[in-house]
Amino acid sequence: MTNPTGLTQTSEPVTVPTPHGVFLMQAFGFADGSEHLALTALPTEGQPQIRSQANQAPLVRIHSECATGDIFGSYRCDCGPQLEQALEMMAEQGGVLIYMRNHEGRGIGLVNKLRAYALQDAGLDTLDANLSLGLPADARDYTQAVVMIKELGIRQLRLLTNNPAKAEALEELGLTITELVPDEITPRAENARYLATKRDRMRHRLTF
Ligand SMILES: Nc1nc2c(ncn2[C@@H]2O[C@H](COP(=O)(O)OP(=O)(O)OP(=O)(O)O)[C@@H](O)[C@H]2O)c(=O)[nH]1
Ligand SMILES: [Zn+2]
Repeated sequence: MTNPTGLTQTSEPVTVPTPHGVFLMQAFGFADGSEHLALTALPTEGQPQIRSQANQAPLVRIHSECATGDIFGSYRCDCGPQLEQALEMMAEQGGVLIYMRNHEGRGIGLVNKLRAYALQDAGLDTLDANLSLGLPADARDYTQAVVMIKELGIRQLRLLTNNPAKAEALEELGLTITELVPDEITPRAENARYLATKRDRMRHRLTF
């Protein structure tokens, strides 16, 4: 019988040292072929540190893959520095980072994201570029992320995000969000318009 969550494979957690600290990394495979990662902060004592304090819900970030920003350090968006900041915070205070590899381009994929970039170069903002391609503003599905979070034994969490819609999506899937913790970075000239659109048209809590 197929697993109703769609989860088909889970790796052993393995230790991965990074510039931001040591993490326990675990891969999850789903029936649709997608594979994602969970990184749990591992402090020097060697025990996975999901919770920062006994009575506090754990800090969790769901980071949507952004090959341009996460891998190549593109300045068009804030994903790369957000990822680094999240890992640094988790190395310091504990937490779990879920890395969603089928969320590229807010779920529209890499080809469509680069098409949307071309439209942005022609004057559209990030939201209208998606819409003018006939695609949703945000096509991400958080079901698999929630399966992974629940597999890690987490039901209540503090969500590291600037996007309240992400918290709403997770609550609809049965998680309790006790707090939104900002993952804000300092804007640069190259991403200022993009970030302003997220603030002004997509409800992101950005304070610049
Ligand atoms: N379609 C599209 N996707 C983009 C664009 N810029 C970045 N992305 C993607 O957006 C995703 C991240 O979503 P964001 O809207 O930046 O932020 P968020 O995940 O909703 O919120 P945070 O938790 O605060 O990061 C990544 O998958 C990026 O690849 C763009 O101009 N168009
Ligand atoms: Zn990005």
